[in-house]
Amino acid sequence: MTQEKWGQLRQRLLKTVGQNNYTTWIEPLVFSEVQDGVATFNVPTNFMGNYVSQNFADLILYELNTAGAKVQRVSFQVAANVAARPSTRVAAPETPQDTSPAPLDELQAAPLDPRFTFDSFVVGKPNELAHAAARRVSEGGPVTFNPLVLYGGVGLGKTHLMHAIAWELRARKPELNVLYLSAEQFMYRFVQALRERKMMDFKVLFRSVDVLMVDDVQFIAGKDSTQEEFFHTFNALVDQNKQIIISADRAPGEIKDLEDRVRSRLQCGLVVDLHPTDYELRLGILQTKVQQYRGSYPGLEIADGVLEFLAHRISTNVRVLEGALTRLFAFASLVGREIDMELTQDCLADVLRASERKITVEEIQRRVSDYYNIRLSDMIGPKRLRSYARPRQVAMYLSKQLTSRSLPEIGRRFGGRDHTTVMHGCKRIEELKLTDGQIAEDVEMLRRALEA
Ligand SMILES: Nc1ncnc2c1ncn2[C@@H]1O[C@H](COP(=O)(O)OP(=O)(O)OP(=O)(O)O)[C@@H](O)[C@H]1O
Repeated sequence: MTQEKWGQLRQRLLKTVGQNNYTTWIEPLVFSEVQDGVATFNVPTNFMGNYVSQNFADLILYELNTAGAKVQRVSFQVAANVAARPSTRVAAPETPQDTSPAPLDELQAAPLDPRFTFDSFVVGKPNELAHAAARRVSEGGPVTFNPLVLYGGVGLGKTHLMHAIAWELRARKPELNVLYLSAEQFMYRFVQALRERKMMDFKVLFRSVDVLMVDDVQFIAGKDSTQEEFFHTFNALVDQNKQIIISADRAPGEIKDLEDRVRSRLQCGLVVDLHPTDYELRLGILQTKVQQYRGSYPGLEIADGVLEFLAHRISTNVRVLEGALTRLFAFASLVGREIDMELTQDCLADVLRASERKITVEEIQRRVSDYYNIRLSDMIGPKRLRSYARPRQVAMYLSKQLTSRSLPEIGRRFGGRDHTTVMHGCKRIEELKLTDGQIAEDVEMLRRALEA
């Protein structure tokens, strides 16, 4: 291993880690020597030695071995203390030949649900944009938007669309390495790689996929090292123009404890929203599912009006809607009766009751104070600071919109305030919704969360 070789190798590292990481962490490394299978680098500070050791040592080790150097460990020493200080070391995998990338199968992509295809996905106004974007990336053509971020509330079809993309890509472009996994599985693999000292394999494998799909990315919020690794994986793939598809339960900007750099990366691509279902979409989904059930329950009849009734009454999410229908079919086939209104009301009494759930002022207050990160007592209390007054007005406005409480009743629940104060608060928010995009978005988000 020579200085010149190290110079060439650094160029390869630049490609893998990206310009920022390179300038901060790789460029300052000064190659010293390789002795007894240990490559030593001088670093300006201990902190830097530790950081590089934790985050890039495996990669450096891999590059060194790929370039032909027989190195089993990498060591970082603070230049002034080279002789005195013990170095930060990273062990190589047991056998140097382990450093070659394992077959992609080892990534154990999460299994795809055979029911989740484009054919079984019902398109309506609330999901048409998400569906169109998913269709586009599933063609496997040139990458035009990266990443594609699909977000929306629980049970609205994010996972279904992700699987549909993966199925379609498999059929159209079998040569592509398509990896689908949940953010939780990503974290699990990352931790496992750290534990087993296989970070190099992890990095190499994840960087070798052509299409990376990560479901429920909100899961990594607050998990710092996983986010960091995700960020690097993400950058490396985007740099190579590989497609990334992400799903989340809310817009990237609204995921708390997500690092800014991860958030801004997610926002760089196409971010599309799966809106809560409307009546027509729910009815369409029910009709499609009934077609599918006909095979398993031949001869079972459904009376007119039952599907319309369900689509009208169960507006929570598609999963609940599907569950209700499954139960209805199973029940009807057991008792050998037609699915009519009476049987539906009997069989689904609990589901129907639950979806009748009324939103309360207290619930609104709780949600709004959580959302704005203030204490419930401050929302209800007398403080007039803007940081309390505005959330209070939002909560009053939502209480007026979403409950049947009168203005005096709402006032009483907000620390005994007068009904004119509530009226003023509601008016203020109505005005602000027209002029202040942030407030309009906050109100919409909260309304959706409360109605979910
Ligand atoms: N438009 C649709 N057409 C047909 N089925 C749908 C549609 N939307 C959702 N579903 C069905 O609803 C169920 C829940 O969908 P899915 O698991 O994709 O939701 P999700 O948005 O990923 O939810 P979560 O946030 O819980 O992960 C699945 O069985 C899916 O097939």
